[in-house]
Amino acid sequence: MIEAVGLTKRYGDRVAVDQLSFTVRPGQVTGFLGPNGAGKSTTMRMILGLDAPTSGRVTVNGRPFARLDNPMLAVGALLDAKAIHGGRSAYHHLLCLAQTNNLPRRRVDEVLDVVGLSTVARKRSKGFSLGMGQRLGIATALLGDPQILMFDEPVNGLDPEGILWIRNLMKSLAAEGRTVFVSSHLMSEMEHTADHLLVIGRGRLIADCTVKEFIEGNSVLATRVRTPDAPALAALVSAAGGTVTSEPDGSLLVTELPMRRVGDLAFDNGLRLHELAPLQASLEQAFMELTKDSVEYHGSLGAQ
Ligand SMILES: Nc1ncnc2c1ncn2[C@@H]1O[C@H](COP(=O)(O)OP(=O)(O)OP(=O)(O)O)[C@@H](O)[C@H]1O
Repeated sequence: MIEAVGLTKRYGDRVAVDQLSFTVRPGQVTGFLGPNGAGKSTTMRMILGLDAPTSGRVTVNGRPFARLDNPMLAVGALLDAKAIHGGRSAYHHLLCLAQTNNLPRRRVDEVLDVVGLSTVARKRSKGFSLGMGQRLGIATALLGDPQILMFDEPVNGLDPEGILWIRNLMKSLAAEGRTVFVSSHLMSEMEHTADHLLVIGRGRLIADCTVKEFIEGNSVLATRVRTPDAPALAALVSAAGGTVTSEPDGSLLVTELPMRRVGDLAFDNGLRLHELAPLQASLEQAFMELTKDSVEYHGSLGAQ
């Protein structure tokens, strides 16, 4: 369990993390979402004691990270996959860590196997691809068999096979009862991976909820209707206060009127329906809507 209370970090007059309070619970994947510069990495560094909070506190299993008896057995983290000595092989990198932390040698082989690097384990990590580097970083995080795992943007730059592998790994770690905390600015990725979401923008907590609650609470709901009597239904819906738009494929999109009411109107007026379906925004759309005021740098189309 990770708990933050009023966690704040300032760099000069810049507030990178602003009064964050949250709890990351075991047995689920918690996605930590936010646009670039939102404060995700800074928060993760404070959890690991790599940065000191300006105010507030954050604890791991009830204690500040620095006061854990054997941190590597409690928390495994992948913050920067490139932070590995390139001249060493994956095997020696892991062995070195295992020996300094009193972990058995067999643990090295176990984690290499989990991440699929056994066949290249004796090669220098300098020649590793981005995906192999990420896998080695994950093996490092898993080495102490910790109950808490933190991954900062683990799928950045990975191919679809690598993304799928990390996604399944995170889910299986959570299913084993571990706490899995993963940051991303890829909303579509979190939609398939996370159970719970913490969303931040400009250092502040914007949402703390399940993925389902997040989409339902932040997406504009619409109803898609297909009927051979589209003009008649459109008129009825408009008269009842709904907004109707006609789609190129002949269907109608209805907003501002519950789906149930649309169905009732059709039934009461003897109109045949071929489809009546809820349309929900994706997590991507919901996230962009929610964080549009807290994006640090906006692109502009057509600007000179
Ligand atoms: N060492 C530092 N000195 C000054 N400002 C910093 C420092 N580290 C981070 N910041 C600033 O704090 C804010 C939060 O940065 P952080 O890297 O935590 O965001 P992030 O959500 O991880 O972003 P990204 O997705 O781009 O990695 C940014 O505005 C950043 O410029």
